[in-house]
Amino acid sequence: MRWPRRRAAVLFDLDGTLLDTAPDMARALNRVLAEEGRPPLPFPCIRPVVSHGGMALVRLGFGIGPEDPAFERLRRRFLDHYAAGLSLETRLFPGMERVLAALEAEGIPWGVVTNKPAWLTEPLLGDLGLAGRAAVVVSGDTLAVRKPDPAPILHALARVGADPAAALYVGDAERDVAAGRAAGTTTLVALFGYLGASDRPETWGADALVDAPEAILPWCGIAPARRAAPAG
Ligand SMILES: O=C(O)COP(=O)(O)O
Ligand SMILES: [Mg+2]
Repeated sequence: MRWPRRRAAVLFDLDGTLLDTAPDMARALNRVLAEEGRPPLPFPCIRPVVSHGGMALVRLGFGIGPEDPAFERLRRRFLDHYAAGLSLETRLFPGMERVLAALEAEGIPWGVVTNKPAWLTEPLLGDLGLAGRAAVVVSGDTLAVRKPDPAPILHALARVGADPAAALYVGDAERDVAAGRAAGTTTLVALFGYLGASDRPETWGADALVDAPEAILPWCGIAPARRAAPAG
């Protein structure tokens, strides 16, 4: 098999790709529901919405949108609860630590491009010991536009001096693939992320769908044989 050439940089979406944030996001939503005297939603109902952000979760929980006068108050309550327990259960997806370590061993810079706002992204990466490891972090409010706009990915790549054509973007939502394609990166869909039953990722135009973090490495130009080689 011919391995793709070594990547100049690898960027990850955060929720549902690098980190399994759904348990902490779901708990925050269920706390707001409880405060409002409503029953909790089951986790499998919340998980597929997590990559769509806090507004989508409040819409799911209460069946209302931003035009409703109560929406902003409920969204603030959700964010307060989420910020109070950002990393109680959130972890790297199993296998992702091995991917990051392999990229670091190869000297390939990796980073994060998320729609989550920086006031949540930064402490979360700090709690998990990732803030000092990521070469670049672009949050949903770093620029005036967010994914699916390609600008956050292009901004991240400019920061690490990488050519988009030599870079990889991995995400779990259609907007991630759209942003990566528009930026000119190779794009992968993380099937272990927060896809919904009606999502058809094979129609999103990604270069490949990966069902586990380890399947990302061949797309980085890191062959399994080299990964398996003993250190030293
Ligand atoms: O919090 C959001 O809006 C979604 O975050 P993501 O882009 O890392 O999936
Ligand atoms: Mg996501």
